[in-house]
Amino acid sequence: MASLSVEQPAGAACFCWFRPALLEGNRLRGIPMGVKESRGLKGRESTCWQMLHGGDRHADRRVRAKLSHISSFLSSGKRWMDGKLPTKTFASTISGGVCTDGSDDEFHYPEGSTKFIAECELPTDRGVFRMRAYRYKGAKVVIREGERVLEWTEMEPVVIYKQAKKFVDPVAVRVHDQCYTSEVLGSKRCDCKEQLDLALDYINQFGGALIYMPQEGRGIGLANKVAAYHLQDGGLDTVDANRQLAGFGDDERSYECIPYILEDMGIKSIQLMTNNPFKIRQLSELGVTIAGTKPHVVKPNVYNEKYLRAKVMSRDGSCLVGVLRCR
Ligand SMILES: Nc1nc2c(ncn2[C@@H]2O[C@H](COP(=O)(O)OP(=O)(O)OP(=O)(O)O)[C@@H](O)[C@H]2O)c(=O)[nH]1
Repeated sequence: MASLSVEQPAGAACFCWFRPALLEGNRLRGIPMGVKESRGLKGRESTCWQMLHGGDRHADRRVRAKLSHISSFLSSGKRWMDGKLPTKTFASTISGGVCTDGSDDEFHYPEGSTKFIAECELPTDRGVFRMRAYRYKGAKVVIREGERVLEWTEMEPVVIYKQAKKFVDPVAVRVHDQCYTSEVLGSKRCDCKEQLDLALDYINQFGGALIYMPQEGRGIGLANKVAAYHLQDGGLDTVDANRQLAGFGDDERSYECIPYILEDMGIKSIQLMTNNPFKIRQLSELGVTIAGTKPHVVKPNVYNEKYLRAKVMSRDGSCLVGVLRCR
């Protein structure tokens, strides 16, 4: 397993997190329930404790993480970002409160939280939609100076939707990740903008919801995506370029806020617009009921064929095969 060190961004609490994908093959075990209060901890240490033990109501179902690096953080003498050492109370609270059998290497970790912020009308060229804004706070793996570290981040997903009166399950839903280069600049290197348009056209006509996730470049961020493009200019495909970039995974996106958003909107099951088996798997693992999928195929162009081919090759599902046949 890749080693993770802990870095605390200014003004945020330090804590640790693994994506479920990194946990495959590991034993998992929960913390004793009922150990809820932060036992006299203050400030960031209290926040860190609460992040480990608070969680939202989906936490039990979907979050189990191995956090042995908390113990190594504590025992390695690493410091918080301001140079201070963790207090003894923090160390003993964490190691005393989390383990079920005396070993100190397994934790049950509730992930970040999602909140509804506001809703408005959204008149567009296509028609009039409704838009709902959310704020998600959680942890994200980032690469800093060549090392994988965890940072506390905020993301503001929005939902653009249309419905007759009330949603009837299963609702057509597109979970769409931000792509600044195609959606704003008109880049032809990928198919993201066309997929966005396709989904909005469908929703405008038949009803449904598009959840727009501000996670650029499959979660690696705009600057890293440009660096990946630079490597692709030299001949690598998307996946290899991502891997070569300081060890990013093929896909660093996270959909942890989606179950909350769907529940908040009264959507119990969805018809997911995607060609992406990874997305289907991730959402199902998070507890989303996927009644079916709608292929989301757009026409390749001369610039994105290699990208689409890499997408097909890197995914294990057959629903993508059509992508390259549609020319
Ligand atoms: N790292 C990297 N990200 C890219 C590249 N091209 C597009 N992206 C990002 O990829 C994301 C779109 O993911 P894809 O895997 O292409 O498609 P998807 O939306 O997950 O899958 P579908 O649901 O089938 O459309 C967006 O966040 C884009 O910014 C690239 O060459 N490198």
